[in-house]
Amino acid sequence: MISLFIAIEGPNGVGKSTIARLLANRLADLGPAGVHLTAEPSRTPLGQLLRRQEDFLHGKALALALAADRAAHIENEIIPRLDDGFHVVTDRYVASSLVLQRVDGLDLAEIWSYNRYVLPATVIYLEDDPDVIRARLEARPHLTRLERAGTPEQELAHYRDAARHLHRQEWRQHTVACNGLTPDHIVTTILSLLPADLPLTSEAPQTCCPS
Ligand SMILES: Nc1ncnc2c1ncn2[C@@H]1O[C@H](COP(=O)(O)OP(=O)(O)OP(=O)(O)O)[C@@H](O)[C@H]1O
Ligand SMILES: Cc1cn([C@H]2C[C@H](O)[C@@H](COP(=O)(O)O)O2)c(=O)[nH]c1=O
Repeated sequence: MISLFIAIEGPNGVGKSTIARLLANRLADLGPAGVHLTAEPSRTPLGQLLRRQEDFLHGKALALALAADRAAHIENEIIPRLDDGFHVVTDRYVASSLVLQRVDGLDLAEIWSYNRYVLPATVIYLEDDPDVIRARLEARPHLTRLERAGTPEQELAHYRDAARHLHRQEWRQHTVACNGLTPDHIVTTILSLLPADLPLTSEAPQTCCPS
């Protein structure tokens, strides 16, 4: 049986964390493989440090630090879980760098040069009406530096460039228009896009949380 490695991507506030969590639960219900839900920056001390230091780390330094966190995430967490037969769902991955580090002033070629040896994922790009995304961000009590730096329109455009770039690297990718859909409906759409060889019998499903 194949283990899936799925990255959920899309602009700040589009619903990535909501969908990644629900997708992991629904995949686990399909059994028999367990599902490991993870995120980037990783939940390691390095990843947590990067989340806290976004105001201090900018541009090249942040891009390199994120790439280092990603390399360790792949080596220490993602590959071992896949090797154990789990599906892995990550909330953000390489495309987030191709978008957010561009918002932070780097060009796509430089960002890719720091990420070119990563493990390819099946990427799900979530899109929605920029005004819907903006309203969600405006409702937050606090925005991070990069959330303030970009706009939903800019992030959506950069994500399309990222998808064109990763298409040239032969990554599997799907775009899902979330407009007006419930999270459940969005996840049903995503499941319909995944390889048809997923087993559909439910047999002792397991979930696996980040250690
Ligand atoms: N399909 C949906 N319909 C309505 N509301 C949604 C939908 N998906 C997510 N939301 C809501 O939108 C808000 C943002 O969702 P979420 O935190 O999952 O986004 P995100 O893309 O992970 O954000 P960030 O980029 O900041 O991590 C949450 O309040 C969530 O409940
Ligand atoms: C993976 C990745 C992350 N970031 C930044 C963007 C956000 O400020 C945080 C992630 O937090 P969220 O709750 O998932 O929105 O990290 C980045 O700049 N580049 C990346 O590749």
